[in-house]
Amino acid sequence: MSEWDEHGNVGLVVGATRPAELERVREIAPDLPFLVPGVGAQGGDVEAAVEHGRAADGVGVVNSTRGIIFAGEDDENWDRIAGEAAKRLRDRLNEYR
Ligand SMILES: O=c1ccn([C@@H]2O[C@H](COP(=O)(O)O)[C@@H](O)[C@H]2O)c(=O)[nH]1
Repeated sequence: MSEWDEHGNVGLVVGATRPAELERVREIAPDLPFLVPGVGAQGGDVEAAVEHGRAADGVGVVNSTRGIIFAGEDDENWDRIAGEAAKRLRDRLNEYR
């Protein structure tokens, strides 16, 4: 798969909701950067996102959208609650680094 990256501008979106497939794609493409969604509202595997989401150089991006932006949906302190949700996810991700 890495031979597709002849210009050094290829990355893959690989969800954390199917950790076995995420691991397999990482085996196939050890050097490509991954964007790994699915660790928030979709209940994906945070440990797999960290373990297999990072390329050989240690770089990877894990995304959560609804789990953060809607965390305080009906609360006047929605901004603080969203920030707390982001920090909780950060801390969970860091448990596996
Ligand atoms: O395989 C994929 C590809 C794209 N997505 C997108 O990522 C975000 C995830 O949002 P959450 O609210 O954290 O679930 C969303 O825009 C999806 O369309 C994906 O989830 N899986």
